[in-house]
Amino acid sequence: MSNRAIDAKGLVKRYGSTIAVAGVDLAVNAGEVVGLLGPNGAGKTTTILMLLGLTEPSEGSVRILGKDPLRQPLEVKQEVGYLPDAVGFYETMTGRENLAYTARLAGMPQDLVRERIGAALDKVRLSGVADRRVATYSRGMRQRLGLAELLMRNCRVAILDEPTSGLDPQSTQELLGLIQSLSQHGMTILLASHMLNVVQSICHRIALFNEGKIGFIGTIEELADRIGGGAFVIDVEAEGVDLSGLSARTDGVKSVVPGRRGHWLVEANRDVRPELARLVVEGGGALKNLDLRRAQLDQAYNRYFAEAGHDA
Ligand SMILES: Nc1ncnc2c1ncn2[C@@H]1O[C@H](COP(=O)(O)OP(=O)(O)OP(=O)(O)O)[C@@H](O)[C@H]1O
Repeated sequence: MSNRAIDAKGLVKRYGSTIAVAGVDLAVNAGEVVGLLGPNGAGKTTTILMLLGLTEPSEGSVRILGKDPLRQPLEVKQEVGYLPDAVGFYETMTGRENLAYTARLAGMPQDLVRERIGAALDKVRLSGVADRRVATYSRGMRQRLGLAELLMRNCRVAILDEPTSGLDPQSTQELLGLIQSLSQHGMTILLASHMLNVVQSICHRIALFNEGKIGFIGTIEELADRIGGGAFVIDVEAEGVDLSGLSARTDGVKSVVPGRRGHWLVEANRDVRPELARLVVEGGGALKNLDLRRAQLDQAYNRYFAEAGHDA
């Protein structure tokens, strides 16, 4: 078998006359982090529920780690973790007791459990509060306990639905760092979120859902390229030269927009810094700075949905 962790083909979900998902193909390789994005009602959650086997597709098929979540629900549950928007824990039990309870339900060998729980709590930095009741936990602590559960269960695939919503900036960064380290240890992660900066910071690829379908899947650079912008955005600071005229002659440049005084924002489909530097000098100007930035997901996302005829 290939290293494909998730393979969904032709997924359709109808609720009466409503078509929630209208034909989704999604292939995710082991160790990838893929962001699921799109306006409210575009079909992300319904797709996730079908991937997990929590709702039956009207059409199409799903394989997670080679298994069918409808026919082999127990095997899939063992290896696939789901972190919903608000993770449900038993409020009157401590963090450690909650994990022990889940471990018992999952039938994990008792001799392993104590050690695994300790290691998972350490990893998410909850060891200090592990023996406090969950009722006293903040939202960020609950989300981290959710990740500890996935770690304890040794999940190979994690599906996270808005994991950072309602978290303050510091807790968001902390959770993102943890998610990234899970991926570095080989976990495959699907992350549905409306927070574009969160998605940009940790996802290798993004899938844009639009009216029940995936309209685009690829890297942010590929999205920027697709919508006619450039994957490379270069902030040029120069004096004594008008770059808007000069750079139109450079192969690969998509647009040049004057920025604040003495600055131009150049969008290109490759790194054109050497040519820009040469053009400034040949034009008799003085080059002060060239700053290469990654294409921004929020700009590309908004342009994509504006073109698709939707408010993003
Ligand atoms: N159980 C259901 N019964 C009827 N319609 C449903 C049901 N679940 C979802 N839908 C409809 O299916 C469509 C897709 O919903 P879904 O929740 O998958 O979107 P989403 O992309 O996850 O949205 P959000 O960003 O708001 O979470 C919506 O029109 C929704 O109203």
